[in-house]
Amino acid sequence: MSESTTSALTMRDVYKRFGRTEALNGCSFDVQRGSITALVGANGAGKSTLMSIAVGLLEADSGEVTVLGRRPDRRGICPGLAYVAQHKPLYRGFSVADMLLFGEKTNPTWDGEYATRLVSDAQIPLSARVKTLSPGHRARVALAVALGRRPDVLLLDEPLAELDPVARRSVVRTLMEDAAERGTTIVLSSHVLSEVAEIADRLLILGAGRVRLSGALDDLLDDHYLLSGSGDPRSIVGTGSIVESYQRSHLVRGPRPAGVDGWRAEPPNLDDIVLAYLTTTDEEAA
Ligand SMILES: Nc1ncnc2c1ncn2[C@@H]1O[C@H](COP(=O)(O)OP(=O)(O)OP(=O)(O)O)[C@@H](O)[C@H]1O
Repeated sequence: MSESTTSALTMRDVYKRFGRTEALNGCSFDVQRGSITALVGANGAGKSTLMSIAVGLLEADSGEVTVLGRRPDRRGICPGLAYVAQHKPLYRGFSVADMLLFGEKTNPTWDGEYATRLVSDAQIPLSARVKTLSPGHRARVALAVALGRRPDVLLLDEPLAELDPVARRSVVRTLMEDAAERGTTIVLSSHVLSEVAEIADRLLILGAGRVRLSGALDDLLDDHYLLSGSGDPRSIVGTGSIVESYQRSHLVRGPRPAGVDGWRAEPPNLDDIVLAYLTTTDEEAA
């Protein structure tokens, strides 16, 4: 299969600047079709900018962006793509029923039964006005409107941030079912990995507008180890590279060494990996 058929979203060397701020600074990655990718980065890492460019709300200064084989532009969101922005944009004066009707009128692929079920699962009355909804309920309605489009690719900017634990579990289940049943490609951003690790099978860590690390979660766990001991770790890691050191503990990418006196090499968890890559400021290590 060619790259364009396996990749739902591609960015190549994308730059975006706001005044003096480099929001994206040579960002390159592929999102494979059917994958669920956790887009993780600190505040201001460029996650929302990346999504806004992918849906055509913002234009990159340079670089190439392809979504479902097309270049996004300002003429409107590309068919097959749905996006829920961080502030969960909905028409404040509309009722929930009006929002679903709006979804129906503006989307040829609209699945009203599904969208209505998602709203009623969240126990949100169709008659409620958007402006009276809690942030968590607004997030659920925004997600229902996005999923009602029956998208091939769904971009969600901090979808779980406003939700209570029960709502969070319900949304996680909905997204996983949608992905399993329809093969929907999902990219969800967060600055807390534990929020999205349950759903995702791939990880993309953004730092200072660049991809710091990307890959399948299982491969990333296999590729790294935690080394602890006293002395210079560089003599132990061989061809591996030290991603980050904290006191006598080092996160290393590379083959795990056989037992060396005075040193312990252990498997890391995902939080160890994410924190190390978010902490270190070295150039792209992906
Ligand atoms: N419209 C804008 N005007 C000026 N600066 C902006 C604008 N949008 C984003 N930025 C800046 O670009 C950088 C990246 O912002 P972005 O919102 O993409 O980060 P983020 O990773 O989504 O952050 P957060 O996790 O806090 O939501 C930040 O320094 C931000 O202040």
